Amino acid sequence: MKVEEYLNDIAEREGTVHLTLIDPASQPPEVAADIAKAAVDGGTDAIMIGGSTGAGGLALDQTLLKIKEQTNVPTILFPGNAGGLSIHADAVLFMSLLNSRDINYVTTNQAMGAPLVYKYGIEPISMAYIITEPGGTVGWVGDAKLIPRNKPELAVAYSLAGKYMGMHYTYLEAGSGADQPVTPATIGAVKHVLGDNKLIVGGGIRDGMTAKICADAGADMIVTGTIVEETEDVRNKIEELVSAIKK
Ligand SMILES: CC(C)=CCC/C(C)=C/CC/C(C)=C/CC/C(C)=C/COP(=O)(O)OP(=O)(O)O
Ligand SMILES: O=P(O)(O)OC[C@@H](O)CO
Ligand SMILES: [Mg+2]
Repeated sequence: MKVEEYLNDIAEREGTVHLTLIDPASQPPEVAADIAKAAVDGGTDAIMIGGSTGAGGLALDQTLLKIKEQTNVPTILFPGNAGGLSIHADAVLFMSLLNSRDINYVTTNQAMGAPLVYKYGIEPISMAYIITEPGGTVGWVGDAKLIPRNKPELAVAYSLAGKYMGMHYTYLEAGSGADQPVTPATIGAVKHVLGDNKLIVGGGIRDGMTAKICADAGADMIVTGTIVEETEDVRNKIEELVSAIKK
């Protein structure tokens, strides 16, 4: 089964998908694999691998290989640029940062990376990537014209544009480690216009209650990264997040 179908199927059957983001620059491959295994034991549905700085090359390949030794869920690349691709991944969120001022993040990294995606046989999942305040590192690196937290209509405008350009997924990002996630009003307004297109929400989600608020507002998939890096008991934290968002 394709990864996109696998995710969509879980969203339909269980209400919400949980994705664990691992930054290959944050720990050695063996530690990343231990985190991934604990996350899978806790009920996460797939592992995303990426980071906005220093997340390519050998460390990326080795992190993927170790994760695949320890787990059996799909591995999905979340690349900060064309260097964030690896032959060892199952799929890639093939995204355009729609509200970037920098053409490199709108189409150039995509063009530089596309021949590798083709050659390696990685499944591309087309995605509109939209960054809201506060935006964090990724907002700075991607030179995003951040959507104000209290302007859902701007997030709606970009999301609709992505949908009309044929993108299957939309990712509303507040930035890794954000003090607060995307607002429920923005999530709800975007999901309303997306209809059946899947909505991913991430950035600043650290507990079950917050994850549930995002899921209830309309998120089909919830991403958590920082909290997984920070917590002592990964399995227990993932169980908390997963049980809060699944029906
Ligand atoms: C499709 C291809 C080949 C490339 C896409 C290139 C684009 C559009 C990138 C968007 C901008 C960007 C830098 C995205 C990175 C997303 C990501 C992996 C975020 C993870 O969190 P971090 O921002 O790395 O958090 P820290 O840096 O704080 O750890
Ligand atoms: O690290 P956190 O805050 O969980 O954010 C995850 C993801 O949205 C970052 O791209
Ligand atoms: Mg990171």
